[in-house]
Formats: sequence, C-alpha cells, structure tokens
Amino acid sequence: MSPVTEFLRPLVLFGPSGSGKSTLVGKLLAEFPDKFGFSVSHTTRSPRAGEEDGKAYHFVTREKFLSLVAEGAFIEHAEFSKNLYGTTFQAVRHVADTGRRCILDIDSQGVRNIKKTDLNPTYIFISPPSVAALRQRLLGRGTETEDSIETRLKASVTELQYAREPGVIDLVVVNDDVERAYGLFKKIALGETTEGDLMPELDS
Ligand SMILES: Nc1ncnc2c1ncn2[C@@H]1O[C@H](COP(=O)(O)OP(=O)(O)OP(=O)(O)O)[C@@H](O)[C@H]1O
Repeated sequence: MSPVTEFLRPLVLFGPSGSGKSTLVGKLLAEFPDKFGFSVSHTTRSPRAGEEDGKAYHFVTREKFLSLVAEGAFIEHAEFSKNLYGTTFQAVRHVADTGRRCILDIDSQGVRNIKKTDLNPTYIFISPPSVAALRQRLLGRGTETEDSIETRLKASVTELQYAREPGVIDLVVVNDDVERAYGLFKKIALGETTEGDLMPELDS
C-alpha cells in the first residue's frame, strides 16, 4: 500500500462511553483541520434552518432510509426521538475521496459490521485508565443521570470483552493523562509507526 493509501484508511475509534474519544478527536481536528474528517450521516429528521442537504446530514424520507437499511448500506443506524440516523459505508468512502482520513466513533456492533466489509480501517481502542476514572469522568461531564451512568458502565464491559478478542483491535490508547494520550493518538492517526499502550486490566 502506498503511504497515501495507507493514510486514507479510515480510523475507527471505539471504547466505553466516557473514555475520551470525543476529547481526543476534538484535539486532532483542531490541530489538523484539513487532514481528517467525519462522514456525513443520513437522517429522517427535517432539516433545521440553514442545514444544507449533504453537509450537516443527508436528509431522506423514512421510506428511503429503510430501503438503505434493507440494502445493507449502513455501518450502524439507530432511532432517537422518532427519527432514524445512520452512517453509510458510502459516506465513509467519500471522505477518503476528498483526501482526508475519515474518523469513525462507533460501538462494538458497528465494528463488527465494518469487519464484514472491505473498508479495511485501523481500529483503535480508547481505554480509560480504570473503571473508577471512567465513572468519575461520566459524573464530571454532567451530561448523564445516575441511571445512565450505570447503564454506560455496564455497556463498557461488553466493549472491553469484545476489544480483548484476538485480532479485533490494532492499537490501544489509554487515556490517562490527556496530553500523553493525545500524543500517542496523534502519531497513530498521522500514520506514524508506533507501539500502542497495553490494555489495562480494568477489573475494578
Ligand atoms: N485524560 C483525561 N483526564 C480527565 N478527564 C478527561 C480525560 N479525557 C477526557 N476527560 C473528560 O471525561 C469526560 C468524557 O470524555 P468524552 O466526552 O471525550 O468521552 P467519549 O468517549 O467521547 O464518551 P461518549 O462515548 O459518551 O461520547 C469529559 O468530560 C472529558 O472532558
């Protein structure tokens, strides 16, 4: 693979809610706005004022969305407040066509779906240093109820078990100190050869 083709392989980030995926991606996009990008999602919700079709979202009818689901066009899709949202394989490929590396923040089911395709991304697991730190960060973010934190912590066990299966991930980044974690994440994202962190035990 040429260095350019190698760089344009999508970058899949997964890891428990609160492990710091958005934080790390936010820093990367701020530092390198022209090198990386997100895919444009499909949605059945109506456009808000100023939202252009194909930019914020691909706005489609429910009927069209469901036909795309039937064709297997989506990496992942979900329903929120009666509207469907999803990421198509095509939208991810399109980012590479514009010369940027596509970043995908998805859960383990999305990873399983991508593994059935020829998209050939690099899989990075963003791990918290401990479950206690994860709980603390979810609390500190102030976006979750106590119930939602417990649900997210339970779901994190599934994500971790899957990440530990042989061959699932390429590299681990432990988000302990954010600047250290970002330094490693940046190297991987830019396609530099580097070793990842060791997967922490995370049993307590
Ligand atoms: N290394 C770090 N040390 C301390 N706090 C951190 C660190 N990294 C991120 N945080 C904080 O932890 C919280 C969770 O981080 P973030 O929202 O990036 O997680 P996420 O993995 O994107 O979660 P979700 O999957 O729910 O979107 C945020 O409030 C963030 O500011």
